[in-house]
Amino acid sequence: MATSATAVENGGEEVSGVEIQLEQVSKRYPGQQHPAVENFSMVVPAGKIVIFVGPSGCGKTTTMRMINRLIEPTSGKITIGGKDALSLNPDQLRRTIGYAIQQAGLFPHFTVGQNIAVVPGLLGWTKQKISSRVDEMMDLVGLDPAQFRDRYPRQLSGGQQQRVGVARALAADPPVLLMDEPFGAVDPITRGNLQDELLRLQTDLKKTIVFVTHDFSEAVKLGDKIAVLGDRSTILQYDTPDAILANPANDTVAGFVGAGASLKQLTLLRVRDIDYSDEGLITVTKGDSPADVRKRLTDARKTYGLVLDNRRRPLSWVHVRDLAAAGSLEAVARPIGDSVSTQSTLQDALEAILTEGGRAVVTGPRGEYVGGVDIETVMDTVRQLRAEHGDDA
Ligand SMILES: Nc1ncnc2c1ncn2[C@@H]1O[C@H](COP(=O)(O)OP(=O)(O)OP(=O)(O)O)[C@@H](O)[C@H]1O
Repeated sequence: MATSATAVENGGEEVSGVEIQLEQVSKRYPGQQHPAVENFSMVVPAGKIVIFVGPSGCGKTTTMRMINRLIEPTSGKITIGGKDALSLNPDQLRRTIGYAIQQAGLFPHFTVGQNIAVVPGLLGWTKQKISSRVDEMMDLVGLDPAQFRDRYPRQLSGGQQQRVGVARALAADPPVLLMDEPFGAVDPITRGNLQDELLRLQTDLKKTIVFVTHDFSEAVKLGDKIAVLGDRSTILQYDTPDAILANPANDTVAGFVGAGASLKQLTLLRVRDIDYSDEGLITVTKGDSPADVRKRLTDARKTYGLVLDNRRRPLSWVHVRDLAAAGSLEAVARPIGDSVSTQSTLQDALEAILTEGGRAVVTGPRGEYVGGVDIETVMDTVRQLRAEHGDDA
């Protein structure tokens, strides 16, 4: 088993992940009448994120843990990158598979740096190599090494602990990552941020990731493929999020997908996929005189103008009514409640539009103003999705 990432070619694309195959894998816990997992067969493609989703107790965690042999299968075959996982030394196997769990599972008496260094240490890396790797991993997950390296897990927020958990799982550059509800214990906003970061990381890393969740929206957002599991880890459907939303294989899957499949599809689409050019929005610059801005808005029959700074980043709104007596734009500025970037999902955009009351500002990679999305554009997209998929949810 390789101890560092194994670059493989997959359809012309460089990926560091490797394929995982499970063949007729079963687990029968001692003293249990029925197996927890029965004849589970699946190919997890190299460099992709596969999500296991299903009701509590259906066998998701047991199935996942058999891949790194934290749970030993009763029967069946597992290969990782073509190698027979069950004939390898389990400790060595686990050093090549990153593992991140709910509540991060950090060692409480180790600092952040020491937690991230665990597997590189076991692999016998030099101190210097480990130290620079720890910094690199902390940067990768958005934690400043100078500030956080020597803290203990209890001195971190839940979201920061999850970031350290992901950094630790990635530290030895394993081709495979197993993630068991890694973002389950944090608030919804932090959760959304962590999901975005995982997707950003995966664009570069292209690991093979198996991810367990209860949350179907999370599965849709993160998965290249989703496996909807039933009792004893039976695969009810294994397909792309798009295909499952459009055509649930049976009533059980349909129940799990839930109502409003077209709304869930909003998490599949990004703002960059729709027209955000928004010609109708009037933009003005910070130092402009209130009288000029008022004239421009009146001429254009608009009530609101968007104030940008000198680098075209959105600062605030101004209302035409406030401008007549204003000494400066700043004096009558109204804050921007929420905005989105071209990377944001349409679901994020919908939330921002509702916060802003009709339209949300869109920013580009450097935070610069690039346009806006309004409720009509999102509604049109939902209508289009419904028409395409015959979804009346
Ligand atoms: N050590 C064990 N001994 C006996 N039975 C177990 C053991 N661990 C799990 N089980 C049983 O195996 C089944 C599958 O459990 P598993 O934890 O894999 O499900 P899960 O889908 O991950 O559940 P959850 O979403 O609630 O975490 C359950 O019925 C559980 O009670």
